[in-house]
Amino acid sequence: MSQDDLKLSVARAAVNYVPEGKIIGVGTGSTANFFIDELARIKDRIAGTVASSKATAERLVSHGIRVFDLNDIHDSIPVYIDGADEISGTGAMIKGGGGALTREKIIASASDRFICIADESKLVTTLGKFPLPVEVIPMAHELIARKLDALGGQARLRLKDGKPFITDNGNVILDISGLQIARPEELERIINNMAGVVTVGLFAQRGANVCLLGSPDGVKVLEFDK
Ligand SMILES: O=C(CO)[C@H](O)[C@H](O)COP(=O)(O)O
Repeated sequence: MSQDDLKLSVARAAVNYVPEGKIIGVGTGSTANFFIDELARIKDRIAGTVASSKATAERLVSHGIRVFDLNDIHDSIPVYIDGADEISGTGAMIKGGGGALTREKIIASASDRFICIADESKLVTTLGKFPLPVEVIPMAHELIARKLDALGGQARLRLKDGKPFITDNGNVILDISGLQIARPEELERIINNMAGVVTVGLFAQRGANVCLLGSPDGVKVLEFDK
């Protein structure tokens, strides 16, 4: 079974978590893209979506699925469905490999439940092998990189085609490698408190409620106490 087969299997399983007649939050990345394609099959059963990136909004619209601005939604969102770069046994995650971490965290915070969809390679004992993304205001990236290095990692400015990668919000990303994240909630607070940081891609204070994990033996359902 290929990794794409596993992603497709969890995307299909996630459709069962979509409530009828509601607006749902939709994540970003290759696994989320499989989910969007599956969601298209049941689009008449939902009221619409809120997208965590411009790319996701474009894909949803290309399927004829309605996309709302978060500012126009006044109720809580019942579910947010998204992938992860790593997920721990307690539901804490590293996200932002696709650069959409800030909008992902905003929509996750507006949602009652976070359903993580991932292939089994994403499940780890300790977060940190995947470089931790941090979205930063451009004028502060050198300053923040020094502060992040002092935490014991090595922060590198994310590049695309030889130039700084620019997020949907007009900011840059530092990827921190070499971290072993023993206390994700504490590290999330420390990094979020640095002036110039927009968001750290640690989702620990608001982690996943459920993880649908794709494996060759089928989709495993991990539930986390929240
Ligand atoms: O956080 C994300 C994007 O910002 C993605 O959820 C994460 O990178 C996983 O992506 P994929 O499903 O392609 O492995």
